[in-house]
Amino acid sequence: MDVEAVLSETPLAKGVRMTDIKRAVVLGAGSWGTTFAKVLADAGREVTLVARRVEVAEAVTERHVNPDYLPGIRLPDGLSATTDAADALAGADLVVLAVPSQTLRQNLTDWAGLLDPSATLVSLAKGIELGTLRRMSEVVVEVTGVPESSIAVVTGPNLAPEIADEQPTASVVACVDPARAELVQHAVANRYFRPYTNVDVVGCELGGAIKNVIALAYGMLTGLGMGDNTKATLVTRGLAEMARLGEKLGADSRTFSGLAGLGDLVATCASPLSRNHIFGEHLGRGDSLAAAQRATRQTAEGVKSCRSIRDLARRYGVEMPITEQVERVCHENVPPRVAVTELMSRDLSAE
Ligand SMILES: NC(=O)c1ccc[n+]([C@@H]2O[C@H](COP(=O)([O-])OP(=O)(O)OC[C@H]3O[C@@H](n4cnc5c(N)ncnc54)[C@H](O)[C@@H]3O)[C@@H](O)[C@H]2O)c1
Ligand SMILES: O=P(O)(O)OC[C@H](O)CO
Repeated sequence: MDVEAVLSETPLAKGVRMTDIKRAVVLGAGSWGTTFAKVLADAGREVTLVARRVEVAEAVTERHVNPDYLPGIRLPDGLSATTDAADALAGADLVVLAVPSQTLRQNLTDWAGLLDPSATLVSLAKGIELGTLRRMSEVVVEVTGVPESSIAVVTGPNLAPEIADEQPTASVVACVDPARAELVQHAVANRYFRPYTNVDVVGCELGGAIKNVIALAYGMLTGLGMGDNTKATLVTRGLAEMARLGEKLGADSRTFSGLAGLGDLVATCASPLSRNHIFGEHLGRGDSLAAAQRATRQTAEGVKSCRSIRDLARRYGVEMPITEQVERVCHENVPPRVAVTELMSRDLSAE
């Protein structure tokens, strides 16, 4: 079956046409940015990837590889990379933000003046900003001044190495404007990447950020040698606290049983590829934060977001006991085994 032909014949919401997406730019050539650029290229889009380092840009354009982030993966011939964001962004109508949550504000401050005001912005980052406690799409609105309806969030069970290897997965494109969500959905869909739309941006962003914290805890349990009952308890109670905060902040509770909630939570917790899982496993084995950082190398968002999510929960009076304990392990030198004991000693309650 010719997936491209099928997709181009699929009717879109009123007012949205496939021809609306001509050129895509992905800002950030790390693990997910490079993979997402491949997804777009394999969906038939013209894509430029923007890297910080010249050697990364050259490797992508000339040798079709990004060995630091995606070893063993051959990138599409048509995918080119540059370090010149201004040149890449000229005339781009789909701009994908693929940098870590805690640097997004600074990165965007540099790029904001280069964006076409009519461009669709796509946020890939899964975190909550320290200090401001903003979700990523809120940071984008604040820095660029674009309306919420121009920003889509892509999230779900999306471990980059598996997608780069073209293993089938689904994802969610969330935007308050359903037509914009459909536009992005059709721009990224390909034979191995199946996006669903959602208008619950709050729930999708919170799901993506909170699952990283629970995956850190899951990694800790692995490092401590704990078994499947303990892990299932963690995932289930982790989902409960994710939904509790989400509902308080106005999310649709159904989001948390979908791809952006349970789907991503299960994938990230269980996967030995997850940077959050790996990081937590090192802490569980007794390594220091610095040693876990060295072993993980790439961004493990939960390490910082555990604090911002804890603060958000406290601000809204929502109980998030697992998040509280992950923050104490990561930043207050509490041993993971002590954190488990404290969780097990809480007052008994109804489910
Ligand atoms: N890797 C995945 O499987 C995956 C999947 C879904 C979502 N995400 C999310 O996407 C976002 C990006 O993740 P990633 O996996 O590409 O991360 P990464 O660590 O692999 O790469 C980060 C990229 O951001 C760039 N960058 C720009 N400014 C930076 C700065 N000031 N500090 C550090 N890096 C800077 C780096 O050069 C690098 O290209 C994260 O929020 C992550 O949670 C990742
Ligand atoms: O490798 P992680 O832990 O950042 O997780 C990657 C993705 O968010 C999984 O969906």
